[in-house]
Amino acid sequence: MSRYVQEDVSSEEIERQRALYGPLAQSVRELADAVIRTEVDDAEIAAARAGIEAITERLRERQIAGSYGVRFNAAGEGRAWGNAVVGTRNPVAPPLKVHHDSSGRAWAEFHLGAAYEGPPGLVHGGVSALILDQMLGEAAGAGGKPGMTGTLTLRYRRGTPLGELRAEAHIDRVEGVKTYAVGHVADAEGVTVEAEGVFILPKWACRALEKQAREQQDEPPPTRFE
Ligand SMILES: CCCCCCCC(=O)SCCNC(=O)CCNC(=O)[C@H](O)C(C)(C)COP(=O)(O)OP(=O)(O)OC[C@H]1O[C@@H](n2cnc3c(N)ncnc32)[C@H](O)[C@@H]1OP(=O)(O)O
Repeated sequence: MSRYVQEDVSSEEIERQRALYGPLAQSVRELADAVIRTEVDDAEIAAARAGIEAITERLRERQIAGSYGVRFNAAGEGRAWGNAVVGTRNPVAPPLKVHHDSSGRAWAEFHLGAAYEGPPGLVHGGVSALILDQMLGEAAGAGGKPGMTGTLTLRYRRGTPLGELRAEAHIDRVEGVKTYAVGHVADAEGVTVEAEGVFILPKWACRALEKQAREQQDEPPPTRFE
Protein backbone atom coordinates (compact mmCIF):
# COMPACT_ATOMS: atom_id res chain seq x y z
CA MET A 1 0.00 0.00 0.00
CA SER A 2 1.35 3.45 -0.92
CA ARG A 3 2.13 5.59 2.10
CA TYR A 4 2.42 8.83 0.13
CA VAL A 5 -0.43 10.83 1.64
CA GLN A 6 -1.73 14.22 0.60
CA GLU A 7 -2.94 16.10 3.70
CA ASP A 8 -4.24 19.61 3.46
CA VAL A 9 -2.66 21.03 6.58
CA SER A 10 -1.38 24.60 6.85
CA SER A 11 2.27 25.55 7.32
CA GLU A 12 1.35 26.84 10.79
CA GLU A 13 -0.10 23.46 11.74
CA ILE A 14 3.03 21.71 10.45
CA GLU A 15 5.18 24.00 12.61
CA ARG A 16 2.94 23.34 15.64
CA GLN A 17 3.35 19.58 15.15
CA ARG A 18 7.10 19.90 14.58
CA ALA A 19 7.44 21.81 17.89
CA LEU A 20 5.41 19.10 19.65
CA TYR A 21 6.85 15.87 18.22
CA GLY A 22 10.46 16.95 17.60
CA PRO A 23 11.26 17.35 21.32
CA LEU A 24 9.35 14.13 22.12
CA ALA A 25 11.56 12.15 19.73
CA GLN A 26 14.65 13.90 21.13
CA SER A 27 13.67 12.85 24.68
CA VAL A 28 13.44 9.23 23.49
CA ARG A 29 16.90 9.51 21.86
CA GLU A 30 18.24 10.68 25.23
CA LEU A 31 16.48 7.69 26.79
CA ALA A 32 18.15 5.26 24.36
CA ASP A 33 21.56 6.74 25.20
CA ALA A 34 20.80 6.51 28.92
CA VAL A 35 19.68 2.85 28.60
CA ILE A 36 23.02 1.96 27.00
CA ARG A 37 25.13 3.86 29.51
CA THR A 38 23.32 3.74 32.85
CA GLU A 39 24.97 2.16 35.90
CA VAL A 40 22.14 2.67 38.38
CA ASP A 41 21.20 -0.28 40.60
CA ASP A 42 18.80 -3.12 39.70
CA ALA A 43 15.78 -1.68 41.54
CA GLU A 44 16.15 1.61 39.67
CA ILE A 45 16.29 -0.28 36.35
CA ALA A 46 13.10 -2.18 37.21
CA ALA A 47 11.33 1.06 38.22
CA ALA A 48 12.49 2.83 35.06
CA ARG A 49 11.24 -0.05 32.92
CA ALA A 50 7.78 0.11 34.53
CA GLY A 51 7.67 3.86 33.93
CA ILE A 52 8.68 3.49 30.27
CA GLU A 53 6.10 0.75 29.68
CA ALA A 54 3.37 2.95 31.19
CA ILE A 55 4.31 5.82 28.86
CA THR A 56 4.33 3.51 25.83
CA GLU A 57 0.84 2.32 26.74
CA ARG A 58 -0.35 5.95 27.04
CA LEU A 59 0.99 6.85 23.61
CA ARG A 60 -0.59 3.77 22.06
CA GLU A 61 -4.09 4.78 23.18
CA ARG A 62 -4.50 6.47 19.80
CA GLN A 63 -2.11 5.81 16.92
CA ILE A 64 -1.67 5.59 13.14
CA ALA A 65 -2.41 2.19 11.57
CA GLY A 66 1.04 1.33 10.19
CA SER A 67 4.01 3.58 9.48
CA TYR A 68 4.01 7.37 9.15
CA GLY A 69 4.58 7.37 5.39
CA VAL A 70 5.41 10.55 3.51
CA ARG A 71 2.84 13.33 3.74
CA PHE A 72 2.66 16.48 1.69
CA ASN A 73 0.28 19.41 1.60
CA ALA A 74 -1.08 21.46 -1.30
CA ALA A 75 1.87 23.89 -0.95
CA GLY A 76 4.21 20.95 -1.70
CA GLU A 77 5.73 20.84 1.78
CA GLY A 78 6.83 17.23 2.32
CA ARG A 79 7.07 15.49 5.67
CA ALA A 80 9.00 12.23 5.97
CA TRP A 81 8.77 12.35 9.75
CA GLY A 82 9.08 8.57 10.16
CA ASN A 83 12.25 8.39 8.00
CA ALA A 84 15.09 6.44 9.65
CA VAL A 85 17.68 9.16 8.94
CA VAL A 86 15.88 12.51 8.89
CA GLY A 87 12.55 11.73 10.57
CA THR A 88 11.46 14.44 13.01
CA ARG A 89 9.26 11.94 14.84
CA ASN A 90 11.66 9.01 14.62
CA PRO A 91 13.89 8.56 17.69
CA VAL A 92 16.00 6.05 15.72
CA ALA A 93 17.01 8.86 13.32
CA PRO A 94 20.00 10.92 14.57
CA PRO A 95 18.21 13.03 12.98
CA LEU A 96 20.11 14.68 10.13
CA LYS A 97 19.09 18.18 9.11
CA VAL A 98 20.03 18.08 5.45
CA HIS A 99 20.83 21.23 3.48
CA HIS A 100 20.44 21.23 -0.31
CA ASP A 101 21.02 23.30 -3.36
CA SER A 102 19.32 22.96 -6.70
CA SER A 103 22.52 21.88 -8.47
CA GLY A 104 22.08 18.51 -6.73
CA ARG A 105 24.21 18.96 -3.65
CA ALA A 106 23.30 17.90 -0.13
CA TRP A 107 25.21 18.23 3.11
CA ALA A 108 24.64 17.75 6.84
CA GLU A 109 26.51 18.06 10.10
CA PHE A 110 25.42 15.70 12.83
CA HIS A 111 26.37 13.86 16.00
CA LEU A 112 26.35 10.06 16.40
CA GLY A 113 26.46 8.78 19.97
CA ALA A 114 26.52 5.41 21.73
CA ALA A 115 23.36 4.15 19.97
CA TYR A 116 25.18 3.99 16.61
CA GLU A 117 28.24 1.99 17.69
CA GLY A 118 29.67 -0.93 15.75
CA PRO A 119 33.32 -1.60 16.57
CA PRO A 120 34.21 -0.07 19.98
CA GLY A 121 34.06 3.72 19.75
CA LEU A 122 33.32 3.61 16.02
CA VAL A 123 30.19 4.03 13.93
CA HIS A 124 28.53 0.80 12.75
CA GLY A 125 29.21 0.28 9.02
CA GLY A 126 25.51 -0.24 8.36
CA VAL A 127 24.76 3.11 9.98
CA SER A 128 27.24 4.84 7.64
CA ALA A 129 25.52 3.10 4.73
CA LEU A 130 22.12 4.24 6.03
CA ILE A 131 23.26 7.83 6.21
CA LEU A 132 24.96 7.80 2.83
CA ASP A 133 21.95 6.16 1.16
CA GLN A 134 19.82 9.05 2.40
CA MET A 135 22.39 11.73 1.54
CA LEU A 136 22.95 10.51 -2.02
CA GLY A 137 19.17 10.20 -2.45
CA GLU A 138 18.73 13.74 -1.11
CA ALA A 139 21.30 15.03 -3.62
CA ALA A 140 19.46 13.31 -6.48
CA GLY A 141 16.14 14.80 -5.30
CA ALA A 142 17.67 18.26 -4.80
CA GLY A 143 18.81 18.24 -8.42
CA GLY A 144 15.25 17.44 -9.53
CA LYS A 145 16.12 13.80 -10.32
CA PRO A 146 14.71 11.76 -7.42
CA GLY A 147 14.72 7.99 -7.36
CA MET A 148 14.85 4.79 -5.36
CA THR A 149 18.25 3.39 -4.54
CA GLY A 150 19.14 0.79 -7.18
CA THR A 151 22.73 0.06 -6.19
CA LEU A 152 24.82 1.60 -3.43
CA THR A 153 28.56 0.93 -3.14
CA LEU A 154 30.67 1.93 -0.17
CA ARG A 155 34.36 2.06 0.56
CA TYR A 156 35.26 2.21 4.24
CA ARG A 157 38.63 3.96 4.24
CA ARG A 158 39.09 4.01 8.01
CA GLY A 159 36.95 3.72 11.11
CA THR A 160 34.45 6.53 11.66
CA PRO A 161 34.68 7.73 15.27
CA LEU A 162 31.46 8.34 17.18
CA GLY A 163 30.95 12.08 17.70
CA GLU A 164 30.70 15.09 15.41
CA LEU A 165 30.54 14.18 11.71
CA ARG A 166 29.72 15.67 8.33
CA ALA A 167 28.22 14.04 5.25
CA GLU A 168 28.13 15.44 1.73
CA ALA A 169 26.78 14.21 -1.59
CA HIS A 170 26.27 15.46 -5.12
CA ILE A 171 24.96 14.30 -8.46
CA ASP A 172 27.71 12.91 -10.65
CA ARG A 173 25.65 12.36 -13.82
CA VAL A 174 22.16 11.65 -15.08
CA GLU A 175 21.25 9.03 -17.68
CA GLY A 176 17.50 9.11 -18.33
CA VAL A 177 15.70 7.76 -15.26
CA LYS A 178 19.03 6.90 -13.62
CA THR A 179 20.82 9.46 -11.45
CA TYR A 180 24.34 8.65 -10.30
CA ALA A 181 25.38 10.32 -7.05
CA VAL A 182 28.55 10.26 -4.97
CA GLY A 183 29.29 11.30 -1.41
CA HIS A 184 31.16 10.70 1.79
CA VAL A 185 31.15 10.83 5.58
CA ALA A 186 34.02 12.73 7.22
CA ASP A 187 35.29 13.51 10.70
CA ALA A 188 37.60 16.41 11.62
CA GLU A 189 40.56 14.51 10.12
CA GLY A 190 38.93 13.92 6.72
CA VAL A 191 36.93 11.34 4.76
CA THR A 192 36.16 8.02 6.47
CA VAL A 193 33.58 6.43 4.12
CA GLU A 194 32.97 7.06 0.41
CA ALA A 195 29.83 6.07 -1.48
CA GLU A 196 28.50 5.97 -4.99
CA GLY A 197 25.01 5.00 -6.00
CA VAL A 198 22.43 4.95 -8.72
CA PHE A 199 18.95 6.29 -7.98
CA ILE A 200 16.24 5.18 -10.35
CA LEU A 201 12.88 6.83 -10.94
CA PRO A 202 10.66 3.72 -10.90
CA LYS A 203 8.30 2.95 -13.77
CA TRP A 204 5.28 3.44 -11.49
CA ALA A 205 6.51 6.91 -10.50
CA CYS A 206 7.04 7.89 -14.17
CA ARG A 207 3.43 6.92 -14.85
CA ALA A 208 2.19 8.79 -11.77
CA LEU A 209 4.10 11.94 -12.75
CA GLU A 210 2.77 11.80 -16.32
CA LYS A 211 -0.79 11.32 -15.01
CA GLN A 212 -0.46 14.20 -12.58
CA ALA A 213 0.96 16.49 -15.25
CA ARG A 214 -1.98 15.63 -17.53
CA GLU A 215 -4.57 16.21 -14.79
CA GLN A 216 -3.15 19.30 -13.16
CA GLN A 217 -0.48 20.70 -15.49
CA ASP A 218 1.07 21.56 -12.20
CA GLU A 219 4.27 21.12 -10.18
CA PRO A 220 5.41 17.51 -9.58
CA PRO A 221 5.18 16.16 -6.03
CA PRO A 222 7.91 17.23 -3.63
CA THR A 223 11.28 15.57 -4.06
CA ARG A 224 12.75 16.69 -0.74
CA PHE A 225 11.39 16.25 2.71
CA GLU A 226 12.02 17.57 6.18
C1 LIG B 1 14.66 12.71 -0.42
C2 LIG B 1 14.52 11.26 -0.05
C3 LIG B 1 15.81 10.48 -0.14
C4 LIG B 1 15.54 9.03 0.17
C5 LIG B 1 16.81 8.24 0.14
C6 LIG B 1 16.53 6.80 0.63
C7 LIG B 1 16.48 5.92 -0.57
C8 LIG B 1 15.99 4.56 -0.22
O1 LIG B 1 16.21 4.04 0.84
S1 LIG B 1 15.09 3.75 -1.41
C9 LIG B 1 14.84 2.13 -0.69
C10 LIG B 1 15.81 1.12 -1.19
N1 LIG B 1 15.60 0.84 -2.59
C11 LIG B 1 14.57 0.05 -3.01
O2 LIG B 1 13.80 -0.47 -2.22
C12 LIG B 1 14.45 -0.11 -4.49
C13 LIG B 1 13.85 -1.47 -4.83
N2 LIG B 1 13.90 -1.68 -6.28
C14 LIG B 1 12.95 -1.11 -7.06
O3 LIG B 1 11.97 -0.51 -6.61
C15 LIG B 1 13.13 -1.26 -8.54
O4 LIG B 1 13.91 -2.41 -8.81
C16 LIG B 1 13.83 -0.01 -9.19
C17 LIG B 1 12.96 1.22 -8.92
C18 LIG B 1 15.23 0.22 -8.60
C19 LIG B 1 13.96 -0.22 -10.68
O5 LIG B 1 12.73 -0.68 -11.16
P1 LIG B 1 12.12 -0.24 -12.57
O6 LIG B 1 11.53 1.11 -12.53
O7 LIG B 1 11.20 -1.35 -12.98
O8 LIG B 1 13.42 -0.16 -13.47
P2 LIG B 1 13.73 -0.92 -14.84
O9 LIG B 1 12.80 -0.40 -15.89
O10 LIG B 1 13.84 -2.39 -14.61
O11 LIG B 1 15.21 -0.37 -15.10
C20 LIG B 1 15.46 0.99 -15.42
C21 LIG B 1 16.96 1.13 -15.59
O12 LIG B 1 17.59 0.98 -14.30
C22 LIG B 1 18.52 -0.13 -14.30
N3 LIG B 1 18.37 -0.80 -13.01
C23 LIG B 1 17.27 -1.42 -12.54
N4 LIG B 1 17.50 -1.87 -11.30
C24 LIG B 1 18.77 -1.54 -10.99
C25 LIG B 1 19.57 -1.72 -9.83
N5 LIG B 1 19.10 -2.33 -8.74
N6 LIG B 1 20.82 -1.23 -9.84
C26 LIG B 1 21.31 -0.59 -10.93
N7 LIG B 1 20.59 -0.37 -12.06
C27 LIG B 1 19.33 -0.85 -12.09
C28 LIG B 1 18.09 -1.01 -15.47
O13 LIG B 1 19.17 -1.75 -15.95
C29 LIG B 1 17.59 0.05 -16.45
O14 LIG B 1 18.71 0.63 -17.08
P3 LIG B 1 18.65 1.00 -18.67
O15 LIG B 1 17.51 2.02 -18.78
O16 LIG B 1 19.98 1.56 -18.95
O17 LIG B 1 18.33 -0.28 -19.35
